[in-house]
Amino acid sequence: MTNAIRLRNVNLHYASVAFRERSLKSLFATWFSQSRTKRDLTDIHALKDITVHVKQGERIGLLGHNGAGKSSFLKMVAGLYPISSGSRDVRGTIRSMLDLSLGFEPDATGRENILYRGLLLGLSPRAMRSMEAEIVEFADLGEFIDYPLKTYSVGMQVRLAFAISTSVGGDILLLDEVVGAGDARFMGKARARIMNLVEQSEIMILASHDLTTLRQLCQRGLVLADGHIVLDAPIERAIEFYEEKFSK
Ligand SMILES: Nc1ncnc2c1ncn2[C@@H]1O[C@H](COP(=O)(O)OP(=O)(O)OP(=O)(O)O)[C@@H](O)[C@H]1O
Repeated sequence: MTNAIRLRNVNLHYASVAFRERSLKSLFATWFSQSRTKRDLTDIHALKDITVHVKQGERIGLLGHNGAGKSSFLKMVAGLYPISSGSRDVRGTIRSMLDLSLGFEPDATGRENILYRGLLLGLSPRAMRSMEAEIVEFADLGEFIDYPLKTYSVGMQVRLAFAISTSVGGDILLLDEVVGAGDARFMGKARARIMNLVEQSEIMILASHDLTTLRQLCQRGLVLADGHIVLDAPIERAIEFYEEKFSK
């Protein structure tokens, strides 16, 4: 089976019921307030009429200003959010690094979390146990690996999450600008490990504001603005367009 992503007229909404304030206090405040000035929150239309075909071997960069829809695009491809209309056909196993804090159990130790997260990634307990030593070594957390997750700093959590998520490759690699927390030494190691995954993957989509990295890793660029794809072109052209239109 050839790996591919085929999206046709895809729309994605974030339902307001999911993010609206629903506490009793806020309900009462609304009922009793004299001036009903607070706006009613509506659904957010994050992706609009997206049509894209990605073939095996392609390396795609997503460009766009804050809130343009890059992360939503990746989450939609990963199947994390149901689309509201259109069709989404993804062939190949997906490995994504989108929200590294997802799937951690705060009361369990780092070592136990390696197993839990591996299961979330669809791997067997046996496979995870065989990779445990390498993950522990890469995360380099010392004795903290046997402490509960809730005792970790944000940077330590990112290191562990990153070590686990990058321990296994997939056909389709989805990357968001996630590797922000970590000291310089860890960032160096992390970059090398990501490059290894990129090489192994058949399709890669990277959302980034770092134009140098996009230039190095991608051949094709999609420019997003307000949930639309406004340009689909070779990466150099996409960067040029983005700089002209959005960087001023
Ligand atoms: N979980 C969510 N619930 C509700 N709205 C969301 C959610 N995630 C994103 N949005 C909204 O969807 C739109 C697109 O956001 P998205 O995170 O995809 O943009 P982005 O291009 O990745 O931005 P950035 O460069 O800042 O990461 C924005 O209007 C944002 O407020």
